[in-house]
Amino acid sequence: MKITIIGTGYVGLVTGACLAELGNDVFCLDVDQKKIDLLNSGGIPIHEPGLEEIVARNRAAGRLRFSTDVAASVAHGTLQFIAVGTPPDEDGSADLQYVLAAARNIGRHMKEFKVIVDKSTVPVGTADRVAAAIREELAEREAKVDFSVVSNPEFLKEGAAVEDFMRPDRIVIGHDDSHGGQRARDLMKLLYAPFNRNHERTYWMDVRSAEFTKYAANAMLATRISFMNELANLADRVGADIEAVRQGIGSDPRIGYSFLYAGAGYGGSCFPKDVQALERTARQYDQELLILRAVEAVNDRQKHILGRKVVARFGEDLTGKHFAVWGLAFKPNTDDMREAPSRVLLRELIERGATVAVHDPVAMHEAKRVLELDLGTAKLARVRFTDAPMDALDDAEALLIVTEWKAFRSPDFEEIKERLKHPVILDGRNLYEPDLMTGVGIEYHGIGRSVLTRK
Ligand SMILES: NC(=O)c1ccc[n+]([C@@H]2O[C@H](COP(=O)([O-])OP(=O)(O)OC[C@H]3O[C@@H](n4cnc5c(N)ncnc54)[C@H](O)[C@@H]3O)[C@@H](O)[C@H]2O)c1
Ligand SMILES: O=c1ccn([C@@H]2O[C@H](COP(=O)(O)OP(=O)(O)O[C@H]3O[C@H](CO)[C@@H](O)[C@H](O)[C@H]3O)[C@@H](O)[C@H]2O)c(=O)[nH]1
Repeated sequence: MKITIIGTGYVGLVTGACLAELGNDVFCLDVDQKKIDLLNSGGIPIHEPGLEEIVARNRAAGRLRFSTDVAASVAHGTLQFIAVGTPPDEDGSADLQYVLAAARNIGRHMKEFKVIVDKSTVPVGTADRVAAAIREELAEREAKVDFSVVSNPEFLKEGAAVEDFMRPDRIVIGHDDSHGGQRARDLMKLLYAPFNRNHERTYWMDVRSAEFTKYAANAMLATRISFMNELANLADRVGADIEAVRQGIGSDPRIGYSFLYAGAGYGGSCFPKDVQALERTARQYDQELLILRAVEAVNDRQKHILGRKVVARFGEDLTGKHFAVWGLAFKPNTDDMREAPSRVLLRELIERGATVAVHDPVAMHEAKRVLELDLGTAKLARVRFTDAPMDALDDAEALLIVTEWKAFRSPDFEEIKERLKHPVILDGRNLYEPDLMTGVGIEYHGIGRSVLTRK
């Protein structure tokens, strides 16, 4: 099938590459000339396991191409996927300017029937606005061309994007019942048929429900995390172990084990902005989403948890003190630093006068870029980036862990003890067993695990 993907970010590039892998003829459009040049020269703008190989294979096979040519992109695909960013506006609502610009481009150039597939995360009612923008452009040039707008939200996780796209839990498609809507449904059915071979994974619904489903999923997942973080902080006070509690409740199939890990707060480009955007939507309809307001507040506070633990252990004034930080990306297997809890921690340490040595397996380059924006050049000079995790430890008061990279799971604890000034680990992701840490002579503070460290 001929497919156009508008926007070659995390979602667009993964969608385009994976659909090409299944034999489709995919045209990827972006407004960012540098990104397109990089892709056309065989480079990849993001770190995403498995993606580079799929892109290379399908480019070589001629099924995947990258361009900034809008007219050619509209001419190419019967299916036009919109996968551009929907960042938060000043008031927290989703900024739809990129989605609507993409829609207008389609309206300006389309000559025959198109299905516009909205993959970006957009508030309920956006498909209507996309359709209106296209209609306006068609009216402008007095053209009569049939089209249909469907909602097909994406549920992939960064760091596992290819795997998630290729083996989705579900495919949500919202469409309407118009003549064009039926045709759109048939084309979407054909496109996703390979994903449904083993069993049917597609949920067909009306467009508004599909748009809503995406926000509901992210809001529910964010709620679980904030819920556990709040309980973890209480566990610290009452002397319970949140990890034991997690397993105790997760064993109930109605609760399940996933997304119940307490930590240093959720980050990334999705949960923070989508929770905010859903709250904003509710306010537009005179409703207040009290639970989500709390979810957000708990998360904002949780991003300071490691900073608070540092202060509790080493005092408010950290002048002259040096710390090691492992993990900068908002989660493992990505170089994405958007809303990463490490940014909050580093700002806090630096503002209190400390110096820091940091290591991340893949996000160092991106971290330098965003930390320069966060801290400014003078303060960034107090952050040393080390190529190896162990090299960050020398003369540090403590090791602080922010991201649960696999490479941090079984480190040489003897070397950690030797290189740190004090054998102290403050673990924002509960990677280690407190009992074992005590056994190897390390003072260990996890999140919500104080009962064990007090033994
Ligand atoms: N990142 C994720 O894990 C994820 C997962 C599911 C859904 N989403 C949603 O998908 C959407 C895209 O997210 P992302 O992380 O891929 O964004 P991104 O910022 O990585 O990429 C967006 C791309 O769109 C391009 N773009 C902007 N306007 C354009 C236009 N008019 N024409 C062509 N290209 C244009 C940008 O240059 C950029 O390359 C968002 O709505 C997001 O909420 C993201
Ligand atoms: O038990 C958990 C699970 C996750 N996190 C944190 O939550 C954040 C988000 O993690 P994750 O959901 O794995 O990554 P994302 O790539 O942000 O994916 C989310 O956001 C995407 C964009 O909307 C959706 O498509 C995905 O389904 C949804 O999981 C990260 O900071 C994690 O550290 C926790 O603190 N505890």
